[in-house]
Amino acid sequence: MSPPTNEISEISDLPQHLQLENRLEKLYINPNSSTNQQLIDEDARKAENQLEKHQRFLRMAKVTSLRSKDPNTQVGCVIVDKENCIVSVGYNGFPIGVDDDVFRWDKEDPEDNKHLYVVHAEMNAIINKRCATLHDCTVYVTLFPCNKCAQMLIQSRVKKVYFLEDRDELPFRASKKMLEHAKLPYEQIVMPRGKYVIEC
Ligand SMILES: Nc1ccn([C@H]2C[C@H](O)[C@@H](COP(=O)(O)O)O2)c(=O)n1
Ligand SMILES: [Zn+2]
Repeated sequence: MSPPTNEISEISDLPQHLQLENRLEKLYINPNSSTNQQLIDEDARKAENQLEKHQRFLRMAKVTSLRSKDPNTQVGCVIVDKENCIVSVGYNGFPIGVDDDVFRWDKEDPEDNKHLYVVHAEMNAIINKRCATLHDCTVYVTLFPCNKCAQMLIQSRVKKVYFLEDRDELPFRASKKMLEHAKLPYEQIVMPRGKYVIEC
């Protein structure tokens, strides 16, 4: 066996309980002893519970997204506090009083393009919050935050962002660069096949 190392690489693709097992092996801790096995089981159970919680909140974000009138991309966001209580929700839409019949979603003309007017799901969730501060809250959003939303999430001092879908476009790449630099962690969650059945 190679010497113990703190470098834990190439294991992030494994399920969380196997990641722990893999880490212990790398640190020379025998995962087959019954005490260690109990610890592994306990940790696997906790990881599983955590994952189910994230999936539950992301499902709520998905349901929230269905309220959006954007015909191309509906985005939903749910923010929860340290006690896992929902403190805000939001979806992408035009500002209050901005009429969908005048500011239409489908206009190609750059002067009338929806991107000039739409309030993003995360921004609406930040603005709609029913608490004094979002410090240490967790954000669940169906699409990775763009650069402008990332700025606001960083300034709001939320502690982590969980998301479903990602995009390889400039605003999202810039967002990642900024979130990483500001040490605001983010994590993509995969929904269990067959359970994630909301049709939009
Ligand atoms: N994190 C995000 C990213 C985008 N949105 C909104 C803005 C638009 O309404 C829509 C994206 O439209 P598309 O470029 O796919 O035609 O999603 C958001 O709310 N949050
Ligand atoms: Zn955004």
